[in-house]
Amino acid sequence: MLKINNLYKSFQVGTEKYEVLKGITMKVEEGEFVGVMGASGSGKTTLLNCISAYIPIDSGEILLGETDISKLNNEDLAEIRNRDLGFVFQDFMLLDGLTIRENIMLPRIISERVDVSMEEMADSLCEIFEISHIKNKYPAEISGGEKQRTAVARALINNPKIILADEPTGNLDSKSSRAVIKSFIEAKNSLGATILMVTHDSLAASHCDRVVILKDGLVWDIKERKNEERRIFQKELLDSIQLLSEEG
Ligand SMILES: Nc1ncnc2c1ncn2[C@@H]1O[C@H](COP(=O)(O)OP(=O)(O)OP(=O)(O)O)[C@@H](O)[C@H]1O
Repeated sequence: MLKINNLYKSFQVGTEKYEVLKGITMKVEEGEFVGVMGASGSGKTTLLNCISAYIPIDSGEILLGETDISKLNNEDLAEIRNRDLGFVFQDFMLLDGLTIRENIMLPRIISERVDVSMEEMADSLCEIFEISHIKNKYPAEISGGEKQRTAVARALINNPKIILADEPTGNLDSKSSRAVIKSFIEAKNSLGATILMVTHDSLAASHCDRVVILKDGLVWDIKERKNEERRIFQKELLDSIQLLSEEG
């Protein structure tokens, strides 16, 4: 589904060049829920921005299916972003002037795929994510957790190949975080969604099938959740992060 091969990315600031991603190789299979963890500044958001094609890369490949999205022109990129990628950001990015239902339908409207199935899909996503009762409200009238569940529903309306989520629980209390993670699991189990999520939250990451741990722009470790209990996987992740910080 998504394959990243030997990805390099640097930023030029004045005369200084900062190497941020130094040869990342990783993959996300269809239907997988994959997490990315690592210390602040290790390159997690930069990695997600490269995959979203928001920033150009220095070298390497980002294969979405058969297509290397790092080699596309702007027009093709815009189409891939609309059609194949779903986004969930830390600060929700809902439009205040639209209702919850309208916000969910927005990507379909932007990609000019407005038809009856769009409304049916929006209503069914509202049901799956338990936001039917608030679908005619506006973002200012709902809670943080409800906003984020709306954002997950919006990310799914175009039936994307992959959902990219950057710290989706970052601004939420633990109850709302649990509800958001539940919505990702629901998206994976009921809709077969493929999800790549950057997170600092070991509880959120412990629900992933696999967690890629970055250090200084490189893959430092990959933890697979086999059939073990979630709590045991969370402990493994915490131990790995602890070891990473002790290494300095
Ligand atoms: N546009 C930019 N110009 C220059 N440097 C940048 C730019 N964006 C990111 N960086 C640098 O790249 C490094 C990685 O940043 P990034 O945001 O990817 O880290 P992160 O792992 O997501 O961190 P955090 O967990 O704090 O969000 C940091 O040192 C950051 O200062």
